Amino acid sequence: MFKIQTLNNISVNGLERLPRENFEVASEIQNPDAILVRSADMHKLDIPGSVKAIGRAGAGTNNIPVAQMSKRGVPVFNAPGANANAVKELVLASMLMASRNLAQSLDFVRKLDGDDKAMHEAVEAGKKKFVGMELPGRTLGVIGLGAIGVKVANAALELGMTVYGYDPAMTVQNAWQLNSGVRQAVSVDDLISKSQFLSVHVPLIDATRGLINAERIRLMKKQGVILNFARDAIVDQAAVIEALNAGQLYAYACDFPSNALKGHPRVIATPHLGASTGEAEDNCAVMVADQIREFLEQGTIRNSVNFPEAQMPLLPGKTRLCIVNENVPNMVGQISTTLAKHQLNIADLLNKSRGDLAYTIVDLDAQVPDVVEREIAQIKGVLATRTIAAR
Ligand SMILES: NC(=O)C1=CN([C@@H]2O[C@H](COP(=O)(O)OP(=O)(O)OC[C@H]3O[C@@H](n4cnc5c(N)ncnc54)[C@H](O)[C@@H]3O)[C@@H](O)[C@H]2O)C=CC1
Ligand SMILES: O=C(O)C(=O)COP(=O)(O)O
Repeated sequence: MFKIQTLNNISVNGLERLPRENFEVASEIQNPDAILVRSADMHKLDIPGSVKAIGRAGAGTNNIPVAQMSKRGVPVFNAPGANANAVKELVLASMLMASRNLAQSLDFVRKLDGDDKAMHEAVEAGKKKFVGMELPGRTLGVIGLGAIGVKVANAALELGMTVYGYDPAMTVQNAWQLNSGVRQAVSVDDLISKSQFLSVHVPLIDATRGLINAERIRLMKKQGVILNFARDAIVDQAAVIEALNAGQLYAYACDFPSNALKGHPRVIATPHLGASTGEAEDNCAVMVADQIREFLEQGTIRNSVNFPEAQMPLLPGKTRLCIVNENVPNMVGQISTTLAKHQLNIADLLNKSRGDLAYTIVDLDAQVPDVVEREIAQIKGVLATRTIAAR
């Protein structure tokens, strides 16, 4: 029986992928084998030594101490692309809200009083305050052409916008999805200087913290609109407020409210709603629950942010040994020497690496005595081991 701790509400459709006969799932649970999380901040959490995997039912993993988990030999999984359409729709909605002053005009309407005649007069007199702009012919710059950025760029093109994109590490898979009408910028500055609308879709990492700063906002075309549905710290808030007050920026739409932004007439802030649709919550939970289940039951790895992909069918009657180690020479040699010393025959072996980590799956014809796993665990550079008994 595997124990799964949930740190946030995870969609029931996802949890149902973890059958009760084999998985106990609860928000309060001792010594969990895995943790399922959305945006809960795990950095200050004391993550128990029993944890073998963490599943992020979503895209961003900046709330998880990934580097620390790598050192412990613990894979962190996410759900790439599973909420991308939900975010794209909110970005488009916010772009239209900003360009047509919808937030301000809804506010105006909410405050109207008097009889219908008075209201009608106030509407006709007041509407000139909310004159907006149309999107065709305006330029959108998209930083980060991943699952979300590609969808936003393609949709903006469909709306008649001129679209530039920048992503120095775009995957081939995402490149295949990108409309060929999207133009390529050669740098962030190049992209920003061409853009009136700017949408960021990069992860929050050291390289992207404060990516959109005062200097870069000055490069934007006048009456610019910045859309931030990625993470708050990617955009310098103080610089945005200054630019809004100076009239350089027309609007700031973001998914991350703060006291500094609250009440500003040119800010549209939603309460981190990007992934909050039934569809996205189901997609993310199902994807990550399946990945966690496969890892716990078979040791295979799909969509980890710190481990290599590792797929090898687990055949009946085979005992599986899973080893996480530093990516240094002679690890597989030492592992196989230890197995040979104990007369254990290797039926199949998979060794994959990613950055500083390597992951080895060894299938054996016989059971693996505890002493063998202990000996392998003691090899210098081995970070974690696990035996999956034959079925
Ligand atoms: N508001 C919300 O509820 C949501 C927010 N997000 C945020 O959006 C981010 C992106 O999500 P996805 O598109 O699904 O991730 P993704 O991993 O598919 O795409 C991220 C892209 O950013 C690129 N990138 C990284 N550093 C860059 C840099 N310095 N300059 C330009 N490009 C860079 C990568 O090469 C990658 O193609 C997530 O990390 C998360 O922080 C994601 C989902 C929901
Ligand atoms: O997937 C992401 O990166 C998100 O920001 C979504 O967060 P959430 O799962 O809605 O708390």
